[in-house]
Amino acid sequence: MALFSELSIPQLNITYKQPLGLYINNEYVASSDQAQIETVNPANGKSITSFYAASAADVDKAVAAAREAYESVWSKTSAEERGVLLSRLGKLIAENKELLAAIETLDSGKPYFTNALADIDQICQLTTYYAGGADKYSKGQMIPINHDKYAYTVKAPYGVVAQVIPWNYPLAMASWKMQGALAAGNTIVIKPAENTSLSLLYFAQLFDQAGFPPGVVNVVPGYGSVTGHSLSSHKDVDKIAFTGSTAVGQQVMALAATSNLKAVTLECGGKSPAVVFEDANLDEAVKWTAAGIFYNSGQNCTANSRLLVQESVYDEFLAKFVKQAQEQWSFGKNGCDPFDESCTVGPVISKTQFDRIQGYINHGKVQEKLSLKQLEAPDATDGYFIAPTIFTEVPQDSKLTQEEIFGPVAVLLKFKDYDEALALANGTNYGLASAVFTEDIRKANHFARDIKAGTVWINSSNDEEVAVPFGGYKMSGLGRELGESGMDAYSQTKSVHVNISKL
Ligand SMILES: NC(=O)C1=CN([C@@H]2O[C@H](COP(=O)(O)OP(=O)(O)OC[C@H]3O[C@@H](n4cnc5c(N)ncnc54)[C@H](O)[C@@H]3O)[C@@H](O)[C@H]2O)C=CC1
Ligand code: BAL
Repeated sequence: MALFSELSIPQLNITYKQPLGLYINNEYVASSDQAQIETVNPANGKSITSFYAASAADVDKAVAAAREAYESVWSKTSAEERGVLLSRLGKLIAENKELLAAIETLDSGKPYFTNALADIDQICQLTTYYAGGADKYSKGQMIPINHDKYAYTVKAPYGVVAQVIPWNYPLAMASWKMQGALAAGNTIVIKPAENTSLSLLYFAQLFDQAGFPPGVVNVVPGYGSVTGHSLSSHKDVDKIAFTGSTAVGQQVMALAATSNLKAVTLECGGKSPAVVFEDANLDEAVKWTAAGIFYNSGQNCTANSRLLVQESVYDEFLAKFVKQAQEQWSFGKNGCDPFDESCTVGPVISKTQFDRIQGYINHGKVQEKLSLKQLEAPDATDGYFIAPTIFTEVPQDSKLTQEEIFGPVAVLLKFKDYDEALALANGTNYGLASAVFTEDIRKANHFARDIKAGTVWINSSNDEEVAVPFGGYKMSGLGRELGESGMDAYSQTKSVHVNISKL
C-alpha cells in the first residue's frame, strides 16, 4: 500500500493528499508487518481508505525515536524556544483549519459547520495558550530554609510520554494532551483511535513544518489491544495519558504499574448531572442542557446525560426541552449529510456504537418500560444516525441512569428539594462534570461545594475553557488536563538543596 492517498470531499470541493503511514522521526513509514486498518465514513457506512497500523515493533521504534530526540535535542531546547515552535504550529493550524475540520467530519461524522470547525478553533486557542505558557508555567519555587541553606524546585519534564486518544474529539483530545506535554519539554508517542486516525496523521506533518525536530512528535495509529497495550506496558515510556472508557483506563493503569511504574493520567467516562432548580431561568436551562446532551450526538464524556429537574417545574421543563430538541437538533435538510449547514446531529461513530446505544434505548423501552419521547428517526440510511431520545421519570437505579450511554439519549429524573437533588447527582460511580441552574447564588455555590465532580458549571453546561483545568473524580479519571495543570501533568518536581555554610 502507498504512503499517501488522494481523497476528495466533494461537498466542500476539496481534494487533498492523506498520509497513511505511521509518523516517526518526521517521516511517514509503513508498519513493519504491513498491517492496515480500514476506516469508514459513519455518515454512509462506506470505506474511506486504509492506513498502516503499528505493531509492537513499530512502537519500539517510535519510543526509541522519541527517547533519542529527548536526550539529544529536546531536553536542551529552552522553554522559550518551545513556545516559539508552538506559536508557529498555531499559525499552521489556523491556515489549515478548513481542511483539518473537513477530515474530521469525513472520518468521524461530526457536523462540519457546527462541530468540526469549532473543534479546530479550540485547538488554535489552546496552542496559542501553551505557546505563551511554555516559559511562564515552567517555573519552580524558591524555598528559604535557614541562614545557611535554601532550596529550590525545578519543574522537569518526564521525558518520553505516550498518549492514547479516543474517537469523539480526535484532534481536540490529541491537542489537549500534546501541546501541554510539548510545552513542558517532553517528547511524544501518540496513538489515535482506530476509527478516527486520518486527521492526526495529516496534523503530524504540521509539527515538521513548524520546525519541531525529528522524533519529538511520533504518531502510531493502531488497535488498542496491540499498539495501545504496547505503549501502556513499554518500559521506556515515562508517562502515559489516556482518554476513553473507564474499563480500558483501568487496564492502562494496571499495565503502567506492572511494567515500570510510569506516571498515569486518565480521562474516562462520565454520567454528568445537570440539576435544574425551580428558580432557574428555564429557557436558558433548556438551551444549555439540550446542547449538553445532543451536541456531538451525545458522544461527549462531559455530556449532561442526567437531567435532574425540581418537581414543581418538571412538566414545563420537559415540554420546553422536547420543543428545543425538535427545533434545534436535526439531521439536516439534505438527508443526513454532516457537511450540510443545517445538520446539527451527525451519525454516531460506528456500527458497534450504534448497536450499543440502540441496545440502551431498547432496554429502557422494553425491559424497564420507561416513557420516552424520540425525534423522528431519519429515513433509511446506511449511516449510523440515532434520533435524539428523551427518557422521562427515570428511576435512580435504572441502567440508563447509572451507565454511560455515549449517544444522544437524555435521561430525566424528578427531585423534591436540594438534599434529594444532591443525593441523586452524587449517586453514580462517575464524577467528571456537573451543571446547576438556579438564580440563587448561594444555592449554586452550595452545590459547587457539595457535588463530587471535577467540573461544575453554574448556569451553563459544557462550555470548557482551555485555561481551566479539566478532569474527573471517582471512576471518571485521575489527574487534570488544560490550563496550567495541563503542563503540570507532564512535569515532575525536582528539589535542589543548597548549603552555603562553611564547615
Ligand atoms: N471519556 C471519553 O471521552 C470516551 C469514552 N468512551 C466510552 O467507551 C465506550 C466504548 O468506546 P471504545 O471505542 O470501545 O473506547 P476505548 O476505551 O476502547 O477506546 C479509547 C482508546 O483506547 C484504545 N484502547 C482500547 N483498548 C486498549 C488497551 N487494551 N490498551 C490501551 N489502549 C486501548 C483505543 O484504541 C482508543 O484509542 C463508549 O461508549 C464510551 O462510553 C469512548 C471514547 C471516549
Ligand atoms: N468534552 C470534551 C472532552 C471529552 O469528551 O473527552
